[in-house]
Amino acid sequence: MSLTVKICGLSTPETLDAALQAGADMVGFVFFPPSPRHISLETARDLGKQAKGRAVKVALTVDADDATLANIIETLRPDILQLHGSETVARLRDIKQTFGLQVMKAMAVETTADLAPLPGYAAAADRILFDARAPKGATRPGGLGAVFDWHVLENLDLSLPFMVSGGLNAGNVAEAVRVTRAGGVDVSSGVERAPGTKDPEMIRAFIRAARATEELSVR
Ligand SMILES: O=C(O)c1ccccc1NCC(=O)[C@H](O)[C@H](O)COP(=O)(O)O
Repeated sequence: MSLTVKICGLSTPETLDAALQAGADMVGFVFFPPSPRHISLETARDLGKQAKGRAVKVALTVDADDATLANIIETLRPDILQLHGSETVARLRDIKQTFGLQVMKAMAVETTADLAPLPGYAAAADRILFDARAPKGATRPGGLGAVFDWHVLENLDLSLPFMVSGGLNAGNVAEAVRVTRAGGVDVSSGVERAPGTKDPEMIRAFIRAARATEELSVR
């Protein structure tokens, strides 16, 4: 079974090219001003054209309003909206209906109690992304390179695709897939030299390591 590999937080033509050349299935772009990976709409337009038809484009937002989403959609032309804030199930449905795009809901995970809202989100989203819960006081809800206990996802019975993220890198991605049996993996910090600065060789190494796990994945 093939594993979906997403490289998130791309912000330059060179690193986007490295991800595309290495065979990333999804490329993610961050629209959250406090993030070191935040891109302007002008950059989004260029990177969106570069990625068109070569990988699934994912726009990451945090509790964005409709006007912000409309601008991002108009410029980047994403295939999927990744909702990484505290969007409710009702807001997910509203976004899907308004914009007609697939929605991936990120859920912050630390313990099994964090899975309580999963049935509601699973009924409304097209895909779930399980990410590490950000520590209190963090400047952003993700992209911190923090790992969560993957065993929380063991034996998960979900009828829609899910991905795992949070502190993944070329050295631990195989174990994350083995434990969670996720159908996809998502990385940002683990392919960076410094926050917001992607490294083409780390991108290639991550994708190679993820591809080597493909027989382990089930969803
Ligand atoms: O990347 C950010 O700065 C960011 C900002 C706000 C919300 C989410 C953010 N990142 C999430 C991701 O990039 C990925 O979906 C994933 O969580 C991977 O993060 P990392 O632990 O850095 O590999």
